[in-house]
Order: sequence, then C-alpha cells, then structure tokens
Amino acid sequence: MHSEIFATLAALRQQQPVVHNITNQVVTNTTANALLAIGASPVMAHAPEEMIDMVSIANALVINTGTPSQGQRQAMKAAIHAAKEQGKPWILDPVGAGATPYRLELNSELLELQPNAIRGNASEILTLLTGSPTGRGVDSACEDTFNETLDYLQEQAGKLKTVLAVTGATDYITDGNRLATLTNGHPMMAKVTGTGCTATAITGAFLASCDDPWLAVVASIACLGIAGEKAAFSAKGPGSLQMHLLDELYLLDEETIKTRLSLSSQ
Ligand SMILES: Nc1ncnc2c1ncn2[C@@H]1O[C@H](COP(=O)(O)OP(=O)(O)OP(=O)(O)O)[C@@H](O)[C@H]1O
Ligand SMILES: Cc1ncsc1CCO
Ligand SMILES: [Mg+2]
Repeated sequence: MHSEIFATLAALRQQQPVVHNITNQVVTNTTANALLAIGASPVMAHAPEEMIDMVSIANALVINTGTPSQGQRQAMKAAIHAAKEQGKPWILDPVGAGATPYRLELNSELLELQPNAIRGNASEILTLLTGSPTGRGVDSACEDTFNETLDYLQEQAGKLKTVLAVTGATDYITDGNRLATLTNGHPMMAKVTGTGCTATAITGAFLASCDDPWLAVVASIACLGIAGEKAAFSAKGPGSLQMHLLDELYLLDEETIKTRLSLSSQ
C-alpha cells in the first residue's frame, strides 16, 4: 500500500491545500508548522465574524477542542455549517473529551454535525462514542485494552458514516468496512505535547487532497508515524524530537515510506 500512500502525499504537495484550523492555544504554532512542512498551507482563525469567509477560501477544516472557550464554540459551529454547505471536509479532534462535563457536551454537539473523520487517542474516542468519560486530562488511559473494542469501533464508524482514527503505540483507522492497523511511530512522540493534534491537522490536508477519506486518514497517520520514528533516531529527547519531526515531514519521500511502512489492512 506504500505507493497509494505516497501518491496521496504527492497529491497533497501538488495541491498545497489551505487548511483552516480552529485549534487549541497549546499547539497553534506546532500544527501550523507541521502543515507547512508536509506541504499544505495553514490558516489559524477563530473569530466567529470571519468563519464563513475563511471557510470559503479553505480546502478543509480542522476542529480541535483542546482549550475551548465559549467564543470558539460559536466559531466552530459556524465554520462547520459553512464547510458542510460548501462540501468541504472537516475533521474533529476531541481533545480531553472526558476531562470535564463541558468538554464532553461540546464534543457530543460537534459529533452530531457529522465530521468526515475523527482522530483522537483511545480514551478520547471511547468517551466520545459511549458518552462515558475515560482518560486523564488530555492523555489516554485505556490504550492497552483497546484492541478488544475494535469491533465496536468499526460498527460505530459505519453507523456514523465517518472515518475513526485511534492513535497510540498502535494506530487503528476504520470507515466501518476497512480497518488499517499501523505500528509506526516511537514512544517519545507521546512526550511532546500536540503530536496527536499534529496528526489531526495534517489529516485535514490529506482529506482535502484525496477522494477516499479512509485512504486519506491512513496516509496521514502513516506519514506522521514514519516521520516520527525517523525523528526519534536523531533526537536526544522530546525537545529535539519536535524539531526533527518537522524536518522529517518535509523530507518524507517514496523510498522512506516503502522501507518503513508497518501497516496491515483488512
Ligand atoms: N508508544 C508509542 N509508540 C509509537 N508511536 C506512538 C506512541 N504513542 C504515540 N505515538 C504516535 O504519536 C502520535 C500522536 O498520538 P497520541 O495517541 O499520543 O495522540 P494524543 O494523545 O492525542 O496527543 P496530544 O493530545 O498530545 O496531541 C501518533 O502518530 C501515534 O502513532
Ligand atoms: C496539554 C494540552 N492541554 C489542553 S490542549 C493540550 C495539547 C495536547 O492535546
Ligand atoms: Mg490529543
């Protein structure tokens, strides 16, 4: 599958999609730089007054609930409605969905607006799907047992007509019919805040450049995992990992994807 993944990345680099992000205060800079490194054109905007105009110049919308204010909540809904009207894909990152009742309520509201894809860690995705909080803040607390719930994940993706991506040591991506399991990446990636938010942001770019949303999400998560494990070779710790990750996203080529891809799909 490496050639389909590279073709998807090549299409993204050719198109340089504009990706509109309504995201959290922690990762705004990191995710903008990751989008530039992979070949997209980021714009970060959350004033409710400019949402319709901003969506109209964008090719995809990324919604991340990491630091959700009341104003952002309003902006998110306005932007999502505009994206749906204009037939543009949008992706949800339900950051810390189970951390507080406010976050769970907001994320449940956003789920009802039918995202084209949803990416989170195991706790966030299970919280969102079941409505019962799990996890610790923005970090996952149920990854070890996640593979027991894969049938449920597939069933929910089919029911919600979306692509669900659960990331962690192993990444699972399903649209209800197809399931990809990826084991690229490196444990140090979890020691840099916002690597998951980066996964979601670049997935917005892949969704803009690929007609098959499942393939777009698989390609995105595979590219990040491969770039992350390569970055970890040259990194001394989380600080330099963050810097090397941007370089590896920028340098990613077909040969690297071919030799490093660790994916099974069914
Ligand atoms: N133990 C691990 N081994 C390999 N790769 C990992 C590991 N933990 C995370 N990753 C990779 O790191 C990236 C982010 O995934 P993660 O599940 O940590 O996101 P997250 O919890 O939403 O992060 P954040 O909230 O900080 O943005 C994914 O590409 C994932 O594959
Ligand atoms: C640490 C943190 N807190 C809110 S959002 C965020 C970034 C990782 O999700
Ligand atoms: Mg996250």
